Amino acid sequence: MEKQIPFPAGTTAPRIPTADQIRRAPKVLLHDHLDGGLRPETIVELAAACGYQGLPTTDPAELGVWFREAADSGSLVRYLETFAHTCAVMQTREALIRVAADCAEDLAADGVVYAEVRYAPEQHLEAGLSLDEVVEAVNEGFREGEAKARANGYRIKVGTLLTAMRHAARSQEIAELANRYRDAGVVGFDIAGAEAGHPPTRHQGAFDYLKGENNHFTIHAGEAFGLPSIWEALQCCGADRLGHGVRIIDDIVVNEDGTVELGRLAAYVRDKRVPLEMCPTSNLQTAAASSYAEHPIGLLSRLKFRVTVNTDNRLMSGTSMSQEFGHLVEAFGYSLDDMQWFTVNAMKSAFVPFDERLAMINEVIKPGYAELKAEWLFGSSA
Ligand SMILES: O=c1[nH]cnc2c1ncn2[C@H]1C[C@H](O)[C@@H](CO)O1
Ligand SMILES: [Zn+2]
Repeated sequence: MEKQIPFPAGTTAPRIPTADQIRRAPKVLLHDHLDGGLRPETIVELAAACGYQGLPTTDPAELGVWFREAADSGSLVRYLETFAHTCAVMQTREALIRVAADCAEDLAADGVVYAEVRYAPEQHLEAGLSLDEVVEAVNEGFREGEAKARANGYRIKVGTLLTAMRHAARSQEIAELANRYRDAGVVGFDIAGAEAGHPPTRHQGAFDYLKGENNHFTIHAGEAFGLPSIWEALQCCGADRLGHGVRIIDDIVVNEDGTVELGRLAAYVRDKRVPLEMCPTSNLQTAAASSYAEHPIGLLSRLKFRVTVNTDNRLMSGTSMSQEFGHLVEAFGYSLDDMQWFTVNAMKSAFVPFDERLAMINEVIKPGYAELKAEWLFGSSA
């Protein structure tokens, strides 16, 4: 019988990456919260060290499950309540160093080669640290974690984003802090917290200040609240990127015949190549999306928006970069080429200087994917 050749000679079917390939593929993470990514066992140890009695359980496995379930409420406000426990154990220099070092090691072991990890320094002052001391401890932890990862055969570079909480009133101070440390581990600024009722324009002074300093910032927008929040973040505040931005889908109409119409704001976001920091699992937990298969990331990617894949909070979502990609591969049949596209999108959108982004794309990301894509040639000897 004649051999079936499903694709034209010289081409191959797009291969579905295995879980192991997904983990080994170089990945870039732009949206990950330091206080949302602790290892459960680290929380238990730090709570014992600082005398924090408020944990729902001191069994690490149970604690991991508790965070995931508590964050599964379908409400961003309830989701955010779980951070009281992680912030409670991140109040000393030693604790911050430990959490940041663990973070770099965990991301590196998961194949992340470049990450921008964010946290709100104002949430780590309860035991008397100053804002500067918080930043210095976190930076020290990341350098330690990068070195440990290197010793274990992984390569990762981590920059931080300093977050101001949108319901609070310290954004100017935090923006100045980000500017002070911009050549010392901090690559930008962010605002986070409950979105509804706290428009980003409340922090206009901080954004204007950062613009004046030619600094970079992203804004959580279009997650729990829709298009007006995205519009304000871009057109009033001047955000360089959007944290989540999933609700941009509200400005896109898919007709019955499959044609697509973009509203003015969606067209602007696509035309200007505004990076969207999408976090699929987090969006399912806060009801910003209803399933992986229906997550707007599928349509937005097809329409070639500047989409990136992120974790948001690895602890609360029980996830990792590899798991986020695993879900998308399963839902949309993405190949290694698709993964490379998301990864290059992310690296292009990072806040480190252009020459570093280019080197990371050309010297690390593209060769990494080329290597993985060639593995099938060598069969089990690869
Ligand atoms: O997805 C989010 N939306 C808004 N705020 C968030 C999200 N994930 C974490 N945060 C908040 C809670 C953290 O304590 C804070 C700083 O990392 O940022
Ligand atoms: Zn976030």
